[in-house]
Amino acid sequence: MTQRVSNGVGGLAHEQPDHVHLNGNGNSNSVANGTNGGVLTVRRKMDRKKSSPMMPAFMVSAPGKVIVFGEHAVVHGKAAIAAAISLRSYLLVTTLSKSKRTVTLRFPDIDFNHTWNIDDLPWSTFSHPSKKKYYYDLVTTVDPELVAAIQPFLADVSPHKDSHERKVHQNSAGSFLYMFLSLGSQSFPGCQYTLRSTIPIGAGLGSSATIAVCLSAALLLQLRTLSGPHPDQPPDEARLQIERINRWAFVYEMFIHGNPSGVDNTVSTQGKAVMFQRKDYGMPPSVRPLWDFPELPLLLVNTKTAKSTQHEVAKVARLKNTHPKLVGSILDAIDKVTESSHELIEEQDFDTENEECLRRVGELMTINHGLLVSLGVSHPRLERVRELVDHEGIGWTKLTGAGGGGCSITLLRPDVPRKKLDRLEEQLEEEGYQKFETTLGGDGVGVLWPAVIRNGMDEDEEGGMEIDLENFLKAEGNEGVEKLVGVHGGGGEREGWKFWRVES
Ligand SMILES: Nc1ncnc2c1ncn2[C@@H]1O[C@H](COP(=O)(O)OP(=O)(O)OP(=O)(O)O)[C@@H](O)[C@H]1O
Ligand SMILES: C[C@@](O)(CCO)CC(=O)[O-]
Repeated sequence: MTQRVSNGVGGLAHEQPDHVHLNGNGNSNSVANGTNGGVLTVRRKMDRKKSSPMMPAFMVSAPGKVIVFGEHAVVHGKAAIAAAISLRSYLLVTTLSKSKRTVTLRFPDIDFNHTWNIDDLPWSTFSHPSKKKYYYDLVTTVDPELVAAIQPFLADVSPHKDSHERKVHQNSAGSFLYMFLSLGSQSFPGCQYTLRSTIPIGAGLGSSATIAVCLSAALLLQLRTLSGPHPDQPPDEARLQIERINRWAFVYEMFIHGNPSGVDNTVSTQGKAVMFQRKDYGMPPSVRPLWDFPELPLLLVNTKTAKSTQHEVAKVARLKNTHPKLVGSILDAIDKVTESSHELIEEQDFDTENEECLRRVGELMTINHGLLVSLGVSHPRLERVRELVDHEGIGWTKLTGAGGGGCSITLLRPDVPRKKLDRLEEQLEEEGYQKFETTLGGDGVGVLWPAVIRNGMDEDEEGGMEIDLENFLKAEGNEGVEKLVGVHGGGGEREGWKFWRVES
């Protein structure tokens, strides 16, 4: 009974100010877990008396990432270093009027749109005492019986799409429903989740993790289990909330990918850069923030060759099964590369403008790439980037993310003549590559509550510009999305967006 309240049932649609403190001590567990029965009783009575005004539309945003060292090895318990990038996903959450009992998932970037009747969903299966999970639980496996209970609700997803696209849509729908049914309850209000992203899909930049993080944060906010972000929030409280968002984002990733390490959702939630390791899948990973991660001069190139993370991860697992000792040594070697690079960038006198420092990081990148090639996860298009960069002597290149296509990163030597860079860029363009400008180490998950943007323009006088479904869907391309709702909005931080600050 108490847990019903703690999970937001019935209490959802109350006024939600800029930030909500579930209790005053920064540890929402005691109230929300139902250990403080007195407080809950009072709350429930109040819930019944009050009318429930609708929650305002709000937005959540999360960044993509690059893995600088350690992809694939991280799936096998080794360390990886990853950093957030400035490309982001944006999720608009709109609550429907009380009489509308539907939930809609709308992903225009992949032409996906589906609506379910909330009351038809298999709530009883998910809330059975043997299955029920709570927002504070650590879920490390996807339950096959719960997955089976969702299947009938995927049957009429995108029936007119070709089988590949349909599978992608069903996968998105399935992971959303799994999280929605695990966290929510039948009295969840009708709502729409609309997502747009500036991250290329399936390019190794963690696009799926950003969706996982946005949806996880949105649901936890709707359930009033997060009391932030807000500027005077103690770092410990912010850390706890970030941890909860991350745990549920991982569940979404498990559904999409099968066996993710969790590094993508972790860096997307927390932002900046992290050293990540998950030795035991039954336990939370070790996450060491790298607050002073250097601003490395990186060139990010998209091969525009689609890949499947699941496929590449499975390929390495197969190779490891066939040659356990050999592949084990390759994974150990990658671990050593990550460790060495960590030691290097943490050195007091590490300087991104110093040629020797860059050369040492660059050599480690080259070694890391070679080891990934030996695991079979490169691609001729990735090797071509390396060939072009090496030919001009411009820097050091490695694949980033799952490989098999996707993106590469090149650490640029200092003082590369502009002419050489231009020549490389022309050649890449001619061969159908896409170059990205991005900065490393940005903010993690952020919230715009309510969905109102202030642009320093006249309309701010009247309370800013409201972001609604229509203007969000109409925004043209990545630039339009960034201009309309971007956390940077064309330069500097934009007023309104708030981030959990976990530094210190
Ligand atoms: N903009 C988007 N809108 C909706 N779904 C998306 C979007 N971007 C990614 N996805 C989902 O994520 C999947 C791609 O995930 P995948 O892990 O293969 O790529 P990635 O996350 O970009 O790469 P990596 O895991 O190597 O970093 C898509 O099939 C789709 O389900
Ligand atoms: C290939 C991989 O190591 C990184 C994908 O971005 C997979 C994972 O860590 O889940």
